[in-house]
Amino acid sequence: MSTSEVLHVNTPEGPGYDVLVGRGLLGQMGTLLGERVRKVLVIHPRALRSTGEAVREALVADGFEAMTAEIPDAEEGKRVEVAAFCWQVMGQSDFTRSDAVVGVGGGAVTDLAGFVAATWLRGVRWLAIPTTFLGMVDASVGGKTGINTAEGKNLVGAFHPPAGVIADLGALETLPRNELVAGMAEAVKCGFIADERILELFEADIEAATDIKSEAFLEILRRTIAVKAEVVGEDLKETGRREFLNYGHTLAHAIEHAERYQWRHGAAVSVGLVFAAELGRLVGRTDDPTADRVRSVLELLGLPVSYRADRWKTLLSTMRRDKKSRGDHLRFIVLDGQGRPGVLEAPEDHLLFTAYQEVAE
Ligand SMILES: NC(=O)c1ccc[n+]([C@@H]2O[C@H](COP(=O)([O-])OP(=O)(O)OC[C@H]3O[C@@H](n4cnc5c(N)ncnc54)[C@H](O)[C@@H]3O)[C@@H](O)[C@H]2O)c1
Ligand SMILES: O=C(O)C(=O)C[C@@H](O)[C@H](O)[C@H](O)COP(=O)(O)O
Ligand SMILES: [Zn+2]
Repeated sequence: MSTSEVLHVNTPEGPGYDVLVGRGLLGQMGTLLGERVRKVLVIHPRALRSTGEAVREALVADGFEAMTAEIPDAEEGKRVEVAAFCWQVMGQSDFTRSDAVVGVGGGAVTDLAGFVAATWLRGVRWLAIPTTFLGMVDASVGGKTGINTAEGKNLVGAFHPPAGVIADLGALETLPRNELVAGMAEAVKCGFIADERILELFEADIEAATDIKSEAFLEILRRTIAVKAEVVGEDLKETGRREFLNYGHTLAHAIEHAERYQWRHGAAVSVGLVFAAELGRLVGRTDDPTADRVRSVLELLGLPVSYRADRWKTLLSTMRRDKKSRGDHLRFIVLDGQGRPGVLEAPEDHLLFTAYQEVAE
């Protein structure tokens, strides 16, 4: 990958936006924000205080009036109280519709920052500066923004695409390996729903695939962003194909909720992918080699492929609040083969229970 590579994401209105991937890209913020923006709120988690400050300083050097809002780490930051804190900072600093938000951090931060931008004055510009692998390949691209509620994951939010995404690969150098690998569950997901080459790269050399300095790693990163960008560019508001990006997420979000968000999103997605593969196999839609491969690629990465047997009833009731549900009907994404995702409508509870036995421990 060259020092700076650009992928473009289409939006239904306007020119769309660019995802910049490379190093030393903070100087691009001014161009992405545009000429009208004067004030910028940089939202970052406690754990990334110096990165947040570096972003603020780069904005000031570029002529912006920039301030920071430090928020709690990880899912603790995706709460309405945290959004209210950001709204308060913006209110007290007289942020107008021509001002902007920059979210610097993992997916939890960019989800929250995008939500703050979507709701402030009914919508201002925002930039995503993802600092995790998952943030770069998935959360920062596509304009799904949101927060959790006591009842579940991402239950409140808005579709509000960013004005640009800056994926600075240097950020990954401090990312703990378990975070990096957890994020790779989303890359595996994209491998199964769209781009088999991603799976081949994991299977060919798992060490290289998880080494941020390797060509294989960069190819996985680039291909995963490309899958996401292509899908959301065609279906921003999830009226069709975008649901396929939710493969594995129905159970995953219920596990995260049951674990009070102490499990990483990617780890929960890993179990959710295996569950959905088993469900697809059970109803005769996913062939054995594909279903077996889902489990084996995730095991290769050392990601979890099972969850507590005693939690089934709780998980089932949480899954009913999944955004793909319609009335009493649960809906799941399953694979009709490699690269062929589809929707499974209203599977009966006994089928869900039987599929769950394949991941229950
Ligand atoms: N909007 C979307 O389309 C979308 C897509 C996928 C996931 N998500 C959301 O993203 C979230 C998960 O994102 P995540 O996996 O990035 O987790 P995260 O944002 O919780 O970050 C994980 C941890 O890594 C730390 N961290 C972040 N960058 C770091 C760095 N460069 N160096 C050291 N530590 C760093 C964080 O402080 C945090 O403790 C979930 O809330 C999930 O729902 C959203
Ligand atoms: O972008 C999408 O669409 C996705 O489903 C990507 C998922 O990886 C992501 O976790 C997303 O936030 C889940 O969305 P939700 O609508 O189920 O909350
Ligand atoms: Zn996800």
